[in-house]
Amino acid sequence: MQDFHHNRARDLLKNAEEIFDQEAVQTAVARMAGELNARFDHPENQEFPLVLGVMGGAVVFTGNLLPQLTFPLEFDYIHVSRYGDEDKGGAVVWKVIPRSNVVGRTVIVLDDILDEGETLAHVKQRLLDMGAAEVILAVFCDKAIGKAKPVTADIIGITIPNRFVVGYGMDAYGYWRNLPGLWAIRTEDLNS
Ligand SMILES: O=P(O)(O)OC[C@H]1O[C@H](OP(=O)(O)OP(=O)(O)O)[C@H](O)[C@@H]1O
Ligand SMILES: Nc1nc2[nH]cnc2c(=O)[nH]1
Repeated sequence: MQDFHHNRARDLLKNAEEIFDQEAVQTAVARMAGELNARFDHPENQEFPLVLGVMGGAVVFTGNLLPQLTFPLEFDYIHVSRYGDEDKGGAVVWKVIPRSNVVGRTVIVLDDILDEGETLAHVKQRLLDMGAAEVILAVFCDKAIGKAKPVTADIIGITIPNRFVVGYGMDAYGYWRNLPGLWAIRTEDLNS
């Protein structure tokens, strides 16, 4: 069983292509932090935003970005999944819903990827329905899918080609969330 997963994970990566290395990833995250600090880190800005990480994929991005934010904030997380262990999205499944601390707040949502946009459109609407005053979407990568999305991100780290990627918190079939760079999986190696 362990051999199976070990070998499958290694096989997936064997033919994958690194499209953004660790340095490029870190540069993008630092720039995103700078954009958020430019809005919120002012003596005259009395906001106390709520930063929400969208688990599980945003775990690495969130952990990198948070210590680079220099203004007072509260952190919490939500957990939503649409892909599960697949490489095609399905229905949005809530695993941990937002708490009542979103009411009246500026909420900064952190997610690893905006692909078809269904997940973040759903998240944003739920937060607004619950009474959030403003929702800012900060995504580490925005996939160029060649068609309109139901939502756009306010802050974007990198724009990536229309390929299935792993690394920096993102997985294929549960594998390789731990890679520090971003790798595109070969189409032939995907299930669908
Ligand atoms: O724009 P979309 O097409 O909706 O896809 C984007 C979502 O897909 C990923 O989550 P996933 O469902 O894979 O869950 P995970 O983060 O737990 O892996 C990612 O973290 C985004 O939340
Ligand atoms: N791992 C991963 N998850 C996704 N969720 C939506 N798009 C992607 C992708 O390209 N890779």
